[in-house]
Amino acid sequence: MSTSTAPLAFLKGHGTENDFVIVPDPDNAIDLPAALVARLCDRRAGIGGDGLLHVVRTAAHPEAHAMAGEAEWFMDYRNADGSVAEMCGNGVRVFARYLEHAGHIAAGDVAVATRSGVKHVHLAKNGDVTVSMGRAALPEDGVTVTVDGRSWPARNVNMGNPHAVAFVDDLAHAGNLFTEPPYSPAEVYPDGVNIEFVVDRGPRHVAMRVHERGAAETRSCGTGACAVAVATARRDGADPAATGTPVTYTVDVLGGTLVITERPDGEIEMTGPAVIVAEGHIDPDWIGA
Ligand SMILES: N[C@@H](CCC[C@H](N)C(=O)O)C(=O)O
Repeated sequence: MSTSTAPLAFLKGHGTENDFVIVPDPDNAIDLPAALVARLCDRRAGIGGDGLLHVVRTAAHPEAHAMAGEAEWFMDYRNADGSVAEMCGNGVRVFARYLEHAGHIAAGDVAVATRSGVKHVHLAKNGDVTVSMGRAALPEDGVTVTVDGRSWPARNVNMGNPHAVAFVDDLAHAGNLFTEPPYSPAEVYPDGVNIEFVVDRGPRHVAMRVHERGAAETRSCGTGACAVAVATARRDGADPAATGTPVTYTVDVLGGTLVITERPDGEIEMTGPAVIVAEGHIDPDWIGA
């Protein structure tokens, strides 16, 4: 499956327990078909992860080379099932942590190319990593999400990737999330969707669970937390563009806490931890099996 017979180097990292297999491949020399990505992300037979971060020089990737003047590195993001996604908010923070860990950047600031454009990431000395996520789009259409006989209207929020945000009374009402909750009309999300369930915790403080497209329930989703913060702000009547005042929400996820600020120009910043856990090599015989 790989064009290389040398052992494949990998690392493992996470951001608020949204975990990733990291495959450094500066020259884009490694063939990563969907089936191999899914095997690597398998928690029992592989390394395990909610997704895979393929680390490629921007100039070396056909989907990214136009951004080479703005960012040296491209996050080629894959979901655990091998599908391609436009953006991953926790992934891009872990990606920046990897670049620092590998000595590709000094601690501080780095631009990372993604399928959703160039994102600017700041690594703070306290271990937090902040990413400027860009603006949310809030299309008027929405869907109804149903779990175990309960239904909720869900707000359509696009953070470069698609989200449906449903406010519920109790996070347990989201059920086991082993499979994607049904939603309708399906045509709103022709490429699938990430579905967030949200409860209030206090003033500008919410908690969420998520069913991620291509990965099932995960313990955190950065783009999802941003979508939740924006949807909650609008529900609460808070719009930074209208008032000229930034709005900050604390979003609890199963794996920790993310802090999301929406600025008057619409820019959304997300802060949270990003950690490298391990590194090693994948047995070429396993890849070829
Ligand atoms: N966990 C990510 C989102 C990963 C992509 C998502 N599953 C999709 O298909 O859009 C995040 O932290 O944003």
